[in-house]
Amino acid sequence: MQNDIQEVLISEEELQAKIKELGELLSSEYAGRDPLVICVLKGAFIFMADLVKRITVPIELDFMAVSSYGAATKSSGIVKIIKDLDTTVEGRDVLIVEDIIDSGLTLSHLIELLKNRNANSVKVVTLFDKPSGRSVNMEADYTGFVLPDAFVVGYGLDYAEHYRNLPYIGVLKPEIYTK
Ligand SMILES: O=P(O)(O)OC[C@H]1O[C@H](OP(=O)(O)OP(=O)(O)O)[C@H](O)[C@@H]1O
Ligand code: HPA
Ligand SMILES: [Mg+2]
Repeated sequence: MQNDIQEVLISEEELQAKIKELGELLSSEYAGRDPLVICVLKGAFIFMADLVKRITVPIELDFMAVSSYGAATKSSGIVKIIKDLDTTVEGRDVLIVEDIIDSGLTLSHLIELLKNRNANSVKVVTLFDKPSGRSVNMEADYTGFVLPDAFVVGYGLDYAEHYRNLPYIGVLKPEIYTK
């Protein structure tokens, strides 16, 4: 698995330091508000687990599974809801936890959905942002790292469902997805 990685972009230590910072920031932003924190599966599962341990104020959690990439390195543009929330979002302060914003299609779809369900507020925290990939206008409220234009894997992010268990963020060798 490590042999398929061309370059480590962000180490495990750098990821953890940034997540601690984001947790502290979110703890002060959401103090006294009991937000509903939503993990966008599958990609965000590791970030969600590490982030919520760094949030020191009361929160509720829920999970939603969506997919738009399948086994490709470009978004299909069709955001499929594979698992919906268990919780009603009406009147809630919602914080969406994402691993990466690339084209922006997944989040623009989700934000519209949650606003239509009458959430009181909808904000986004993303660990990674790849601005070069955008096809719709979309910015997170809180961002960990801005990434260059490369297909990355690890720390929850996959290529064809593999590499999610790497503890760092790496660039996949192009020959892996062009072969
Ligand atoms: O900004 P976008 O171009 O929409 O890309 C970002 C989304 O794509 C990935 O999910 P994917 O659809 O691959 O599902 P997964 O989380 O199960 O890997 C990633 O986890 C984000 O949710
Ligand atoms: N890697 C893995 N999954 C992704 C990416 C990426 O660079 N962009 C959108 N989904
Ligand atoms: Mg994926």
